[in-house]
Amino acid sequence: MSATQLQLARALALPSREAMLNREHSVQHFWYNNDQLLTQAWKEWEETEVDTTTFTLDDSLLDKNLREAVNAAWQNPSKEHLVKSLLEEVATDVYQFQFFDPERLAVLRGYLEKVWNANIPMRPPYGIVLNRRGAMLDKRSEGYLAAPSFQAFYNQILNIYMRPISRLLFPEIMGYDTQTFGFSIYYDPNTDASIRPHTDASSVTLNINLNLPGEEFSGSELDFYDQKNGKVVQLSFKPGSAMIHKGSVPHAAKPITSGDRTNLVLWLFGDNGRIPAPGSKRTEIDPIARWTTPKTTPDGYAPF
Ligand SMILES: O=C(O)CCC(=O)C(=O)O
Ligand SMILES: [Fe+2]
Repeated sequence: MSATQLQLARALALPSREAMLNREHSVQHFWYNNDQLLTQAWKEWEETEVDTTTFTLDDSLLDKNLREAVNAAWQNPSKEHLVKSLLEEVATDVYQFQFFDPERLAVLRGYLEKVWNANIPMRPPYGIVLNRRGAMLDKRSEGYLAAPSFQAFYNQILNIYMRPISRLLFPEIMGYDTQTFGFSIYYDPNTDASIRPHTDASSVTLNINLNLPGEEFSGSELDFYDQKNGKVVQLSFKPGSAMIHKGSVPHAAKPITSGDRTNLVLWLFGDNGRIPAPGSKRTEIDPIARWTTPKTTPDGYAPF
């Protein structure tokens, strides 16, 4: 009997962490050459090892107020103020809001726990540092988490929630929001603890916390450097809470000193990685144009 794609994927020898940190060519080749195999393996894994009736990933996991306001705006864009009223501006071009229902987050975390334990090679994000327990989430990234129910959920979050919210807050990103990118990150004091100050190569970044109620941590605040007044605003995540910001706002994650923190980080940018020019004018756009999904096809460009 021939081996299944899932068995073959599980038998692959993952490149060493050192090779990944050194960005060796062999590492790129590994993910590129095995992209198809890994995609098939995730499909097979979900079909054979996940009871998708107990892990239904859909917008019932989201905060009810957010879900209702966003659905109302899709029905009738003149109701988009209902969405805006849920978003709190905490620094220039930085907003905070409740994304997931903390009580429902266990469904997603249970699913991700199975993902980590699936024993299928996963490509860790290497944006600024190599994050050990993270995963690449977008189809453009070889070695991404290709499990179909996760992919449907990921695309729903980006297309139904993130893009119109981004356009509502930052209208100048319209057109620089056709392409998607995403990864998960995990911090604990002993492995990956912090990220130094940087900007993202995105038009907009949505950063959502996945900690469950009671999964406490200390430290791990995000510092945002307000360009307008020179002040640093320090923010902390609560279970299921999110921050959305222009990619151009400098930020850093302070060291985590106890507990752990799991987040989803989602990016929008234009075709071939284009982002708005610095200081581009915030022109108003028609709400009807805002609540749409671009017809462009995904390009293959990946920032890392
Ligand atoms: O620690 C975080 O939640 C933010 C991470 C971040 O800024 C990044 O991955 O670019
Ligand atoms: Fe960042």
